[in-house]
Parts: sequence; structure tokens; C-alpha cells
Amino acid sequence: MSVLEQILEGVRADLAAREAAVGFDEVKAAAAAAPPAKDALAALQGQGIGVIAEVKRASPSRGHMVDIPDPAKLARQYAEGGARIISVLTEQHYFEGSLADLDEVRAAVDVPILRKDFVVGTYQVHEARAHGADLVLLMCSVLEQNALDALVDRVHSLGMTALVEIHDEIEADMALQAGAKLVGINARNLRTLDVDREVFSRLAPGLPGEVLRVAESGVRGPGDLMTYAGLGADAVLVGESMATAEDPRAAVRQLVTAGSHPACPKPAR
Ligand SMILES: O=P(O)(O)OC[C@@H](O)[C@@H](O)c1c[nH]c2ccccc12
Repeated sequence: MSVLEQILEGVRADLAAREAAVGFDEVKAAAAAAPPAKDALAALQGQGIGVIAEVKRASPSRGHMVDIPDPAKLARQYAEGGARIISVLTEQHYFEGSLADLDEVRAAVDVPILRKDFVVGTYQVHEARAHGADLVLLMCSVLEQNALDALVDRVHSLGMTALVEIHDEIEADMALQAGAKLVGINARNLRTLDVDREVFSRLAPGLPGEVLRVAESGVRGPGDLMTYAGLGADAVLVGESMATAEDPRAAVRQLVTAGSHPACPKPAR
């Protein structure tokens, strides 16, 4: 069984437990009662290359990386550093995240928040909204086309933005067919965990001009941001190198500064 399949097994078991505790109608009502979602696309359309900073303690490839006893504090540091969006991992077994992290981050910052998890059904979408998310990650590698189509519609109908993640040409076609406006190109293959930064340069040119592109995984600093900018990225999504930085505010600031420097290439749209 691949790592991805193992993660999904845990995700489905956790989901079943939450569904048993809080019914779908209840989650839907909580989502409907939440303050409206923030406009993530507008946040990304600002000047320069956007930085999406991630609250991330662990990963299948690195194991435990860092204790984050106070995710609200880290999120505030990211926002002060100029992050346009904050990503919060909510998967618990491999990433050590939780919905409580999402709640704490939501209470701490005003920038849009991405729920990063392995979404397999509509329950998780309403749940994300109920916990204050403005964007939801949808991964083509874990969804069939018709499920992806339905989830993108559901995310958008709740006023949120879907970040549709792709890793190859087939997934790029899936994302476009589903009507994605924001596509994340993940350099990491979640089956092998290998990072290949060439994936972005292969897939980005095939996306229509109006689709915003996020380069995900393996961004180590301003050099990688500049490279992705030159290849047409609108934003980079950075986990490990921000969450493990001695001074996360300064680390985000450094990326933001590089992304808004006049020498930094900008997507022609
Ligand atoms: O820590 P990194 O290499 O900067 O990567 C961040 C992010 O791209 C990664 O966490 C990620 C991308 N897609 C995902 C899907 C599920 C879980 C995690 C991810």
C-alpha cells in the first residue's frame, strides 16, 4: 500500500468518527452560520508573487519536524511577514494537524485560510467552512473526476475557493474539466514522496491564462520563488522551510520581498 493509500485509510476512519459524532445537517448548519468566506483569488491577484505559508508540524517524508504549541502565534507571524494566505494542515496521523488548529488560526488572523487535508467528500467541505476556512484543497490524486467536479462546485457554492492540486498532465485535465480557477502544482509525488521541481515547468504552460497557479512543495527560499516566478507562478506554497525557521516572520518577509522585487518576473496576466 502506498503512503497515500495509508493516509487515506486514516482519513476515512477519522471522518467516519466525526460523522457519527456530528451529523451532516449539523455541520451544514454550522457552515451556513459562519461569517462569509474571504476572497482568496483577490488576495492572490495583488502585486508580485504571493506567499502562502503553511502551519505544518510533520509530514510522511520528514516525520516530526517541529512542535507548534501555539499555531495562532505562528499564523500571526506569517501574516505579519506578509503571507497572503495561511495554509493549515488538519490531517492528524501523518501531519499532526487538527481542526482545532484551524479554529485557533482563524481566530488569530484576517488573511484567507486554506484547509489542507485529504478531502474525499462534501462533509469535509462544510466542516472546513464551519471552522472558518476560505479555501479548500482538493487533490486530483485522491478523487475521481465526477467527485472532483461535485466538490469544486460545493466549495464554490459556499463562497470558498478550491485549490485544485495536480501532479501530472492527466490531473491537469481533470482540474480544468472541473472548472478550477486556482491550481496547485505539487512538486512532490505523494505516492513516492519525491520532489521534482521540473513538474511546474512541464504543467504550468498548459493551463489557460486565467487560471492562477500555485507552486507547491520544496520551496527553500527566495531563489526557488524567483525560479517559479519566471515559470509563471502566481504564488508559492511553503511549509517546512517556514514552519521550521528560527524567525518565521522574517522568513516569510524575505520571500515576500523577493516576490515583490522589481527584478522578480510577473505572470503576464
Ligand atoms: O513543506 P513543503 O515542502 O514546503 O510543502 C508544503 C506543501 O506543498 C505540502 O505540505 C503539500 C502539498 N500538497 C499537499 C497535500 C497534502 C498534504 C500536504 C501537501
